[in-house]
Amino acid sequence: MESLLRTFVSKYGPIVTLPIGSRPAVFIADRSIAHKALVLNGALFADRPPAPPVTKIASSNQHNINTASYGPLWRLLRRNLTSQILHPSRVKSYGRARKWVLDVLINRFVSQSQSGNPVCVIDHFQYAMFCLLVLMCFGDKVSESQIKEIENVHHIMLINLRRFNILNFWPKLTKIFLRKRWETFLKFKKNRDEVLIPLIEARRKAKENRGGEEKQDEEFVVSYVDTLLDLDHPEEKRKLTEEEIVAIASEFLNAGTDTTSTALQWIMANLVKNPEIQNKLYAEIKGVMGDGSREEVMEEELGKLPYLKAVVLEGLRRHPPGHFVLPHAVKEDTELENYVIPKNGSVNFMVAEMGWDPKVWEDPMEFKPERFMKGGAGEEGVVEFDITGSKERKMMPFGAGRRVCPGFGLAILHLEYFIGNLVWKFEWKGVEGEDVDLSEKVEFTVVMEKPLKANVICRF
Ligand code: HEM
Repeated sequence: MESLLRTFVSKYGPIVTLPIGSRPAVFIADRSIAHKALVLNGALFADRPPAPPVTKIASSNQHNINTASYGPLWRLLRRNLTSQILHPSRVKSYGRARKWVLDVLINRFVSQSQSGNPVCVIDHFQYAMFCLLVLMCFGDKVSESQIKEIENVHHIMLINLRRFNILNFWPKLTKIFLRKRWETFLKFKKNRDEVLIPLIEARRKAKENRGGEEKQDEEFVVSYVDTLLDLDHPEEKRKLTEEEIVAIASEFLNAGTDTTSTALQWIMANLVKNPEIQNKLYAEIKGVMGDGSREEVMEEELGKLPYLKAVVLEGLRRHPPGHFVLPHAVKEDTELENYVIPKNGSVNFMVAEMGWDPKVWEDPMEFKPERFMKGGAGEEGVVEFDITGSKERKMMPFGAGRRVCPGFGLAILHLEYFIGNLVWKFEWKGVEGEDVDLSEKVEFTVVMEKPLKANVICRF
């Protein structure tokens, strides 16, 4: 699909419309036009197309941030996430959870390195990111067995997403001819709800018992669910239902897990493939950590590691986890660069293409973190770079404008913290006789077709 689109774009220009299903799908490949739509005319392009039936059910009738149409409910939910959970001081309060997850990951890799076998990293990365998001969502007292249970019910829905996609076409017919598949989907959703609702209830009870005295308990950390329990539905003047809270919590877990673990894997793959980049990064970390065997690169130290930041930015440019942002929509027919964007269509932005544009990036398909360093030499710090695409129009792995990914700061923190620590603790080497293969495959995100396998060697 993507290569076909590329051919159309080179033949017909940067805006291409294809009839997909019953609606026209507009694809925009050009950075400046994307900027014009998403940033300069942000409000016009901030809506979403109506959710297909499967998404509608899973999101409790579009009661989460990514599916809500541009209006009061979307505004309330998004503001709650950014001001209550992603605010720097709250993010800091999840530091204990990050350290716990780092230890889990390191212990797994240490035992793997002792066995002498190469490690297939992606499952470990996915599990680590999932743990982190669960602890932020339901509180840091959730046990590992509970996390595994939540992971199971989510994972099964995600891996079956493609199978369920067909249910979106002619639901009246598929309810008859694909009855079993509908039943499976509804069963998976029910299982998910049955696992998450008791956790939400436990947070509600704990909140009532505390009676608003959280400030006195130093151990207490506010979770995402706590903040959702406080919200009033802006249009219906009521609290959110349990099912709606499940939909919003699930979105949080899905949005932050596969995206970040995919990016982690791509970046580690490039560090294994290019040992000189890994050595340079290790030397930078050593410069901050000194010669002793201090175990952890602390979050406060990440700001002193410009090359680490450059490695992460280059990873997101070269391998954006999503090659398109989520589909946007306009409420009225809207003119853009002499094209009419129809109100009943979806508008899709080809972000991978934008980060690979040879007019902006020299050798765009090469992995070169130095392009983000001042002077390119790596001595003078990382360039100021606007990853949200609002000032610069060079790449937008998190989208841009009103619907820009609200989790971009958290994602970058997670990537820097885990890559910094994994390179400090281990040397990462390719498996003898096997080249690191950077071919892509589309799943929920764009993943490595041949998942990274590497030998991990403890440095201390
Ligand atoms: C490397 C990691 C990540 C990448 C590449 C990524 C990318 C994206 C992209 C491309 C979008 C769509 C933007 C648009 O439609 O214009 C998006 C939306 C979203 N992301 Fe992320 N994301 C990441 C991590 C996270 C994390 C950690 C969270 C949770 C805190 C998160 C929460 C969301 C939400 C809630 C939306 C919907 C926003 C809206 O519709 O207003 N993402 N993300």
